[in-house]
Amino acid sequence: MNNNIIEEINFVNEPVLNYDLGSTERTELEAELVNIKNGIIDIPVIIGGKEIRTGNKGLCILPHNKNKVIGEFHKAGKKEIEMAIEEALNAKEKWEKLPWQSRIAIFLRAAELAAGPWRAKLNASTMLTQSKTYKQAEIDSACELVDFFRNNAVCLQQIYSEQPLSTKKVWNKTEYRPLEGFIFAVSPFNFTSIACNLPSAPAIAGNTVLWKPASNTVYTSYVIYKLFQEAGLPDGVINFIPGNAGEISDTVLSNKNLSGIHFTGSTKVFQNMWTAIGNNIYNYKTFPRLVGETGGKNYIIVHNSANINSASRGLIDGAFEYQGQKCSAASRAYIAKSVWSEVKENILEKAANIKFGDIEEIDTFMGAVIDKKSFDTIKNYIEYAKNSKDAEIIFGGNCDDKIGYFVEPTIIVTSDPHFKTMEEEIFGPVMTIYVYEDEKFSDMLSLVDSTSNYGLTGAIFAKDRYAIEQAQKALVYTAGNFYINDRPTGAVVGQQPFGGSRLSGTNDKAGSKINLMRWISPKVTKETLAN
Ligand SMILES: NC(=O)c1ccc[n+]([C@@H]2O[C@H](COP(=O)([O-])OP(=O)(O)OC[C@H]3O[C@@H](n4cnc5c(N)ncnc54)[C@H](O)[C@@H]3O)[C@@H](O)[C@H]2O)c1
Ligand SMILES: N[C@@H](CCC=O)C(=O)O
Repeated sequence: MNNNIIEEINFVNEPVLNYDLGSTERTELEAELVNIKNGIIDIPVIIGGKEIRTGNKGLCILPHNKNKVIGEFHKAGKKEIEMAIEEALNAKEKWEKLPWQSRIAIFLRAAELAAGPWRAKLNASTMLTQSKTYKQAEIDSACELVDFFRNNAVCLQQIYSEQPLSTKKVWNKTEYRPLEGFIFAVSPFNFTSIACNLPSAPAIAGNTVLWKPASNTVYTSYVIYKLFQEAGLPDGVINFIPGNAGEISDTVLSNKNLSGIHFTGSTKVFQNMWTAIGNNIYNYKTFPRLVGETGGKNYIIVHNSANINSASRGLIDGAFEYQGQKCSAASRAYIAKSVWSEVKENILEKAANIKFGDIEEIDTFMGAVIDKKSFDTIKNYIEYAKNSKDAEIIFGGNCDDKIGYFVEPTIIVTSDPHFKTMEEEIFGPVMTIYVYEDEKFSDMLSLVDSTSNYGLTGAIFAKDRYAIEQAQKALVYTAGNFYINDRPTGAVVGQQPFGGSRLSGTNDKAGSKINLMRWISPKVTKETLAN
């Protein structure tokens, strides 16, 4: 049998479209935005392909227009979760026996649909439910989502082709089994591509999955689910179970057939899940694989040799794109004193040019933050800075939730490198700057290293190669993704495999072979030919 059905696919990233006025993509997207806003859809729980309406409902609203409802979703309760586990276990036998080429073909078909006829729907629902601009939706729900599908297919084929050495007398072979049991995938609100990859990466490797989407973005997750169906994913392989996180978790994590968690979200939630699993460890049939990509307190360093304009662009884009709600967003910056006044002037000018508000206008840079809870948390941090003698707000600082959850891009300067907003993840458009003495570059690097238990992303802007090398060595454990002369956001699948260490996660690099290996349990067979 020719195993190499995708041999000729050299992975290439999905091109980012421009959405110029009059372009087909712009026209289709505008029509889809209107279409979604004109309706209220009813979103069921989907178990084994069956739609279940529990009547216990949540609302799908727009963060930038909080009274606008575009959907209602039914929440799964304990009974539905138990059904979903049973269906996932039932579906597994057929799914894992399907030739891997057939599994991969489904996800490659999903990639084609997402890159083509489903692109507008995916982007429009992402813009509306997450308050993303055209550009931020396009790089997420079109390009990164398609890249995950395609790169997973290519990586899986590479994994399957790796076989151990054999000799004339001994034939060895590795079978790449999926895990025994079911996988629990739990997604965050902020990236459609990540939400899609969390259930689909284990599934492409032959596992069956219970997928709990984030409550704020059930609408977009439902669109993804329909895309899976359209691509031909058999019933029961991925089971769609929106609902109350704690209630779902209690039932899932205590089930003896749990074989893995694929999580992206906050560090605290992942720690709680890990604790619950630890407490139940004697009851499982296997050791559940725990894959979790979590929070960050990402930094930018501006050395005195930096190109000031590039550094300033990096600071603004890194901190404020998608309202600072990327796990990779820069939220603390260390700037050399000798260049500070020039950097300050430059970033204030760029910040003043940020257009924020209506995400449906093509030149808008920022929309609203996701919900009231997040709005209140961010506002509290800003208030804290306003009331502190150790900090000054040099830009922004206003919050307004009359229509939607809007927070101005906010820049704080502090004299205390351990100021609260230098240390804690805020997950909003707030960047805090500490100005360091040029001659204390080494001390500043130690400070960057020791300030945070997170280790997700970091960046340095410098021309001085000695400074760059010194920073890379001193900061080796501070970031799973490190950037030189670029902002610390915007990792591209296949180019910068993404994930952080320390308390930023298990660093299994979503969309790569490393991640896929976590959903596989290899079995090696030795056959002696000489006996
Ligand atoms: N490292 C990464 O790759 C990455 C990517 C995206 C987001 N994030 C992180 O995600 C966070 C923001 O996303 P969020 O607000 O959706 O995170 P969150 O932790 O609040 O929620 C994530 C998911 O976990 C669920 N959840 C909440 N409590 C749970 C429980 N007790 N048991 C099981 N599931 C539970 C939520 O309903 C949601 O589906 C930030 O900390 C951000 O840094 C990390
Ligand atoms: N991979 C994205 C971040 C995902 C987290 O939210 C980036 O690199 O900016």
